[in-house]
Amino acid sequence: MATLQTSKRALRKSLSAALRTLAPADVQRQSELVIKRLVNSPFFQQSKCVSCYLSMPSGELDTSSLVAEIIRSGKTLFVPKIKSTSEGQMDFLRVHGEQDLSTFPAGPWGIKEPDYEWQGARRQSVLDSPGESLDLILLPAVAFDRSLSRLGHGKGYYDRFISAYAAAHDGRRPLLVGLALREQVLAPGEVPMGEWDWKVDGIVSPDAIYGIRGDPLHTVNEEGGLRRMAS
Ligand SMILES: Nc1nc2c(c(=O)[nH]1)N(C=O)[C@@H](CNc1ccc(C(=O)N[C@@H](CCC(=O)O)C(=O)O)cc1)CN2
Ligand SMILES: Nc1ncnc2c1ncn2[C@@H]1O[C@H](COP(=O)(O)OP(=O)(O)OP(=O)(O)O)[C@@H](O)[C@H]1O
Repeated sequence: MATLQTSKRALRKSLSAALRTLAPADVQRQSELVIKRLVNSPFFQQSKCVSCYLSMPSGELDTSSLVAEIIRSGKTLFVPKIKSTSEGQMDFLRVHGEQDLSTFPAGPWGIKEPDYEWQGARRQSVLDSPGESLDLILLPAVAFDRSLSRLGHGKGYYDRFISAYAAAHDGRRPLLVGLALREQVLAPGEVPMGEWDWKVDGIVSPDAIYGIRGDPLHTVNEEGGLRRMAS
């Protein structure tokens, strides 16, 4: 019988191979559609403090124009920072505008990361600021399925972060929304889940928004578009 770990590994491998075949222009086109859908959504528009990842060089939706839009719209932006001191741990650090962002060096896997310092002082982190609450986390993945399960790269960074965040905030956590290329949205139940794995509240793909039950004002219609619930 396949273990959870081996079935996750097999799925990662087949998805990574499929993503490698996508033309860069296709990834760009899909990224634009996802970002358009996201920025028009009420849960995004209502958010004030947002975590968004900075894309890897390939095999992932390109978030660069989204990050610029978050900054331009005056929302507070946090981005992932891998903790080198403790295995599997990640924090989110504050980004202070476009100019600040443009100075980030590329860290592991070619992902840009801020330094711990900004203008000679310690940069604000989400986990060190219990008073700071995130409204929304935009998550990357290797794949999602339409029952809102998520498969990452196998290090458990997001799962650990969300558990740590909830523990520090009386069990409350931000809305979790995955961003996906079409090829990364699988049929319900296709992503195997373990006891540590958090489901997302919603997934935005180029074609639809799935889920979003964390927002009581909105539900998802058959095409996956958001509509306002009758009050
Ligand atoms: N853009 C982006 N930023 C992110 C993530 C992400 O998935 N995407 N992360 C999400 O957690 C964290 C970084 N985690 C990562 C962990 C492993 C690999 C990676 O490529 N690892 C393997 C290949 C594994 C595989 O996918 O088969 C390697 O080491 O070669 C990439 C990112 C935080 N920042
Ligand atoms: N909250 C947690 N506490 C302790 N260990 C955890 C936690 N979450 C995940 N892990 C461990 O991290 C490892 C990787 O988990 P998993 O394979 O689910 O990663 P993933 O969700 O695919 O990746 P990622 O979250 O980095 O994108 C597993 O060994 C898992 O047991």
